[in-house]
Amino acid sequence: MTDTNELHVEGLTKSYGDGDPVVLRGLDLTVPTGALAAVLGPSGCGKTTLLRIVAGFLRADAGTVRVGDRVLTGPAAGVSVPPERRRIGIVPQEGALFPHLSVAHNVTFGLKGVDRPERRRRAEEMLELVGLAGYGDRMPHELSGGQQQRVALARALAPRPQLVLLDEPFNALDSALRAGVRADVRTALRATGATAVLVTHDQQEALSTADLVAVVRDGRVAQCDTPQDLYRRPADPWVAGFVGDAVLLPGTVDTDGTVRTALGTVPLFALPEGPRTGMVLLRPEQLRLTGPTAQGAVRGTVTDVCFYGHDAMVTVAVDGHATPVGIRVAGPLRVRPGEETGVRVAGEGVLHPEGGALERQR
Ligand SMILES: Nc1ncnc2c1ncn2[C@@H]1O[C@H](COP(=O)(O)OP(=O)(O)OP(=O)(O)O)[C@@H](O)[C@H]1O
Repeated sequence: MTDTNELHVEGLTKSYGDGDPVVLRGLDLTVPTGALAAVLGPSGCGKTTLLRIVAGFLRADAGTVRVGDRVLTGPAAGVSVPPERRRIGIVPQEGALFPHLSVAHNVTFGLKGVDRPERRRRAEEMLELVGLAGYGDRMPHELSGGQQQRVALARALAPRPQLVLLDEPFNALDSALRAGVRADVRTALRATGATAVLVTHDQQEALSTADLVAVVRDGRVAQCDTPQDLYRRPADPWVAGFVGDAVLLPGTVDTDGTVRTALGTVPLFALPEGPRTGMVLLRPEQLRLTGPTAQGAVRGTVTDVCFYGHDAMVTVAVDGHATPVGIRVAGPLRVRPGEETGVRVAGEGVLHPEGGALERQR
């Protein structure tokens, strides 16, 4: 026996009915004990279906769900632990607090066989954990949206679950509130040591909140990695574009291991095995604007400037490349549409070999 809260999902398959499309197609996912994994994917890719199967609300057609040593679903068709015995806490999209119960009673609602003093103690402990110490006697309608989501987390954590599932829990919050609630939720989860899975379609949320991000495409995990590795070394051009702005350029590898592109010669993060041509991925923050005739730069014309406050995206039509490239510029903007400019690459590119899009380069 090992005492872990590792979530292990293997070969999960699900279709909602005969003749319906297959939603999950042998999905594999492992989340180590205490880690927060974001499940990220486009609408309809199967995120909620995965969450509902792990929670026990929905039966899989095939596959296994295990937390630590406990098999919760499969592999034999008959194995399906009911939701209330899975030791899983759930934070839904909008808190779904019981409106007629105080905050403290909401928090302790799921505690079974626990006496009154212990319930009170646990409510205080959980509310302190989510930054709401002293709020136990309030009613849900006396709380802001962000506070309600914190109570929902406290309620999910109160029975000391092995695993916490968060289903787009920040959706209803306005953007000013989101970052703070996200950070507090992450801190509270870390303090308990529970393993957690956060379902989201928001790339920024996944990258900024999770220890691991699993990108789901067509019912499978296309890539599961740390946020940095996912962003810097995506498995294929689709993942690259899904998790951030991508500059993709056809390239040919030279004998010295660099790659020739429309933006000049670019060093590679890793040398590919197999094909010597493919698409080179760069991020807009790896490109620099220079004077039109600067050494080592290619010439282009600014076609658009989009100012975001903390930075700006400058779009440049580069000679010899059909699609304009995006360049992220921090600091004061000195260019306007129509102006001539130079573009230079800083840092390494990642080559996605032709025909081998899903191969990793490490
Ligand atoms: N109860 C159901 N009966 C039939 N089809 C369903 C049912 N629930 C979901 N689906 C279908 O399964 C697919 C995956 O749905 P799911 O809700 O898991 O996706 P999702 O990734 O969570 O999407 P979103 O980000 O939009 O919430 C969709 O095509 C959806 O229409």
